[in-house]
Amino acid sequence: MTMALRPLLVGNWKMHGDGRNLPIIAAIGEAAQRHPGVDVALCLPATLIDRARDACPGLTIGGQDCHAEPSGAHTGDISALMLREAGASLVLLGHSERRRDHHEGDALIAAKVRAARAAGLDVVLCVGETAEDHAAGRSADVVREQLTRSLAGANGPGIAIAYEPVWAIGGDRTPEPTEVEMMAGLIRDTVSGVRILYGGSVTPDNGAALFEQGGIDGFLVGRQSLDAGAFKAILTLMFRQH
Ligand SMILES: O=C(CO)COP(=O)(O)O
Repeated sequence: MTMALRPLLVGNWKMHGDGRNLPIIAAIGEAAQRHPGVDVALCLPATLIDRARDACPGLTIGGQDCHAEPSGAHTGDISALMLREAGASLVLLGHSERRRDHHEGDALIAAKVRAARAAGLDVVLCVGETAEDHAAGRSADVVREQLTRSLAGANGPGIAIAYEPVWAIGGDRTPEPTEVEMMAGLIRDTVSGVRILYGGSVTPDNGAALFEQGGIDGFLVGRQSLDAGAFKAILTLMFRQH
C-alpha cells in the first residue's frame, strides 16, 4: 500500500534574482500560507536566503547546492551548515546543471547528501536522463543507477527525489504523464518513504495532467517559479486535486 505523502512544490530560481525580486518571494509566501495542505519551498541564490527568510517566515527556503565538507579551503563554495545558518532548511543536490557545468558525479553528490543531512537540511535530489539516453531507451537504467549511487542508502521523509529529464528542462517539451508515472514507480520501488517530484518545463497548463496522472507528489519548477502568478497557479492546481 502506498502511504499518501503531503504534496510538495519547489521552485528553483537558478542564477536569477536579486533584492528587487523580494516582492515575488513575499507573494509566493502569502500564497503558501493560504494553501496549508501543500508544502512550498523556494531554492534561491545564496545571496537572497537570509532576506527571504526574514520576509517570509512561513516559507521553506532552500539552497541550490552545497559543498561536501563543513568548512575548509574551498574558494567560492558554500557549506550545508552555512546554508542552514542563513535560513535554509533544504537544499537541491545533483541538479543536471551542476552535473553538466561542474562535472559533478554520483559519488560527490552522495557525499553532499550526507553533509546536508548531517547539517539538518532536507534534500531534493535531482535525477534524470539525457536526450541521448532517452532516445536509446536507457532512461530507467540511468535513473536507477543515479539513485542508487547518489543517495548511497539515504531515504525517508527528509529526502525528496526530483525526476528531471535533462531534455525536458528549459524548453517546452515534457514527457507524457504515463512516462512520468512509470519513472515515479521506479523511484518508489528503489527508495522508500520519499516524496517524488517531476521537473522540466512545468506550467499551469501542463501541470494538471502531470499531477493527476503522473503518480507524483509535486513539482520542481524552474522558469515559472520566477513568476508569482504562474507559480501560484501551479500551487492552486495541486491544492485542488489534493
Ligand atoms: O531545472 C528545472 C528545475 O530545477 C526545470 O526548469 P524549467 O521549469 O525552467 O524547465
